[in-house]
Amino acid sequence: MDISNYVANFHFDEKYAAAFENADISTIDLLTLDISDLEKRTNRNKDELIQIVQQVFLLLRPKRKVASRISQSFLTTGDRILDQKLHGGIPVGQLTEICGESGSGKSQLCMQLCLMVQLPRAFGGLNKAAVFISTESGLETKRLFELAKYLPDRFPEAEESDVFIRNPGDRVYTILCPDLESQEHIIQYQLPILFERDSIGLVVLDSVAANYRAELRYNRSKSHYTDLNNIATRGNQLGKLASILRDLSRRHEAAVVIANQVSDRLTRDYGAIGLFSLDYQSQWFNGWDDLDPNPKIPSLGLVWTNNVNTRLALIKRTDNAAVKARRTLRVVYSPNAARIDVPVFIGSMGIFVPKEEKDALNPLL
Ligand SMILES: Nc1ncnc2c1ncn2[C@@H]1O[C@H](COP(=O)(O)OP(=O)(O)OP(=O)(O)O)[C@@H](O)[C@H]1O
Repeated sequence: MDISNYVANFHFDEKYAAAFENADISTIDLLTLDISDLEKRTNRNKDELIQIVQQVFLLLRPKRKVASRISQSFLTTGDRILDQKLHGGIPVGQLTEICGESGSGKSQLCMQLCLMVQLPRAFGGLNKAAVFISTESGLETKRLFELAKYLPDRFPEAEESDVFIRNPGDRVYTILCPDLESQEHIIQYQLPILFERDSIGLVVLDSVAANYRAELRYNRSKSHYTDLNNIATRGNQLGKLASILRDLSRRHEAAVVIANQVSDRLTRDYGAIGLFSLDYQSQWFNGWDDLDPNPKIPSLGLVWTNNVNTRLALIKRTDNAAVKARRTLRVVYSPNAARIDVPVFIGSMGIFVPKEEKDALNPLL
């Protein structure tokens, strides 16, 4: 019987082990078959069988956790104020989505995190490696080296040698998956092996929607999938993807960051469609509402939204066209942090809160 696949050092009484073996009964059969079926197939006593089933059930039941005993750890973003607004940084053991339009800085932030995870814990890192899974153009190694050069500027209180990474690419595994089939294979089979072989503290998927759009005939202008039959398939695939990533992140103390694209949000006549319509209500979990200058909708819809623990949006600022590098990093929803807009800047050193904004956000620092 296959009980050793689930729990170590558990042995059935010999006569039962033989009966289960002869009747070809697996652990799953034991827990799911009707007791009279088990009785018939094994020719064993019903009461004793019930006792065995209960024993196995108790053994395999997920262990309950008490909220106060769950400790949450975070990976630094590399910016003290940003970490503070995120209530610690990027949560470990959970899925964090960064959504935003093209050029908003999603990949820049992901690359920045690939460096942060390599830093010692004293500086908010995890002293672990990163995996960068790219669905489009791959990791820009030149930019990764440039970002690494500026690490001492980010941590002025540190000794330079403590935050200096000589070869930042050495601890970043890069994987390119140009289609959905390879993406699924990599995440389901290759990623768990990498986790077993090395100490991984961050998985980046940049970006999640690209392969689903290509496979499922996405109608960009109407922001929906043309083939309705595929929606259920897509929902299953997304649920499975999120579940594998969440499981790996919990078991191996890693953060998972997923970049997601957006499409334009068209304002609707809510008087006609009603305030309980998804279109109206989704303003709060999509990240943009109708008052924003260029409202957007993150790709992949409600199923995906429900699978992500934290959603961050990078929004291009339109108030000061002269400063093209300005962005707003919005905490859309998070189990750890309140909804908030943090003004950020993208420069050679990566994404950071500029000095003048830092003073306004927290005059004590
Ligand atoms: N070396 C650099 N110095 C300063 N800013 C840079 C540098 N490299 C990139 N940027 C900024 O980052 C922006 C591009 O960001 P990024 O590639 O992360 O966008 P993205 O959101 O991932 O877009 P897409 O969805 O198209 O991949 C540029 O518009 C620029 O403002």
